[in-house]
Amino acid sequence: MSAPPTELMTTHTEATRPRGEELDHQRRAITALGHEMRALVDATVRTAAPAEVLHRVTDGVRRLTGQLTGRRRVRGEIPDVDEFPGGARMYSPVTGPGSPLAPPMQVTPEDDGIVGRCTLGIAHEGPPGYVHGGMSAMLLDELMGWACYRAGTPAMTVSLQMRYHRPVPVETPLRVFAHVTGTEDRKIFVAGSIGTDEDPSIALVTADGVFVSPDPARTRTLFPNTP
Ligand SMILES: CCCCCCCC(=O)SCCNC(=O)CCNC(=O)[C@H](O)C(C)(C)COP(=O)(O)OP(=O)(O)OC[C@H]1O[C@@H](n2cnc3c(N)ncnc32)[C@H](O)[C@@H]1OP(=O)(O)O
Repeated sequence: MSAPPTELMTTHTEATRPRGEELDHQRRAITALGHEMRALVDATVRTAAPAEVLHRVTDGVRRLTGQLTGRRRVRGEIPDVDEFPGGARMYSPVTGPGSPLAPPMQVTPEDDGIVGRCTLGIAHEGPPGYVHGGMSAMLLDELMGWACYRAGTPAMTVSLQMRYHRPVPVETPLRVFAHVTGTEDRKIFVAGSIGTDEDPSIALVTADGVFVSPDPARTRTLFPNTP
């Protein structure tokens, strides 16, 4: 096997990884910035401000971006604040409290599966007032991946069959559910659904997925930075 490209090489060491209070402190700061960034994204897609205001804000945002200096994470690098696999992923586009893209979805094991709770906003809109179908797929794909992990087999999606029964409203608390329905060697079959928190018995979207647990050699090649 050839060596991974240098951009995939890890740059942190166990000695420099933050721990304990320092880790909590860093995660709280990441979460606070993520929260404000999501508010900015929401304000950006809602505003009816005139062009001159937008230009002024653009300049301000450019200045702010310039303040995020220092070393930048490179492709494939696992952030020091993460626990991969199976733990905190601060910048996940679905669950990450530090991601401006994430709702973020809160995940909890429940009953015979795993539940995700979140509210999507206008930034996630497809048809006016309703969630973009790709966002629904993203929520389900993530949670179905968690269901595999919880069943003891971290795995990757190889097939995701989506069925959109009714539109999913934005600005409405949602309940996403996923559970493993069967396994066959390295294949894991997972079902998922999205409903509202108010009436989760009505499935607005359902999905059937096939996930595959890569063999150890493939895992090392794909994720060279995994401990
Ligand atoms: C904890 C939170 C995690 C959240 C993560 C959310 C999940 C994700 O988004 S993962 C990202 C999206 N997915 C990907 O990028 C995966 C891309 N695919 C791959 O890299 C490879 O297919 C990989 C590594 C998964 C498996 O490769 P490999 O180990 O060679 O498997 P391979 O031998 O081809 O297939 C294994 C079995 O799966 C079956 N399979 C493969 N593709 C499919 C498919 N599309 N549908 C049904 N079955 C399939 C094969 O037929 C085979 O079955 P059998 O052994 O019975 O013949």
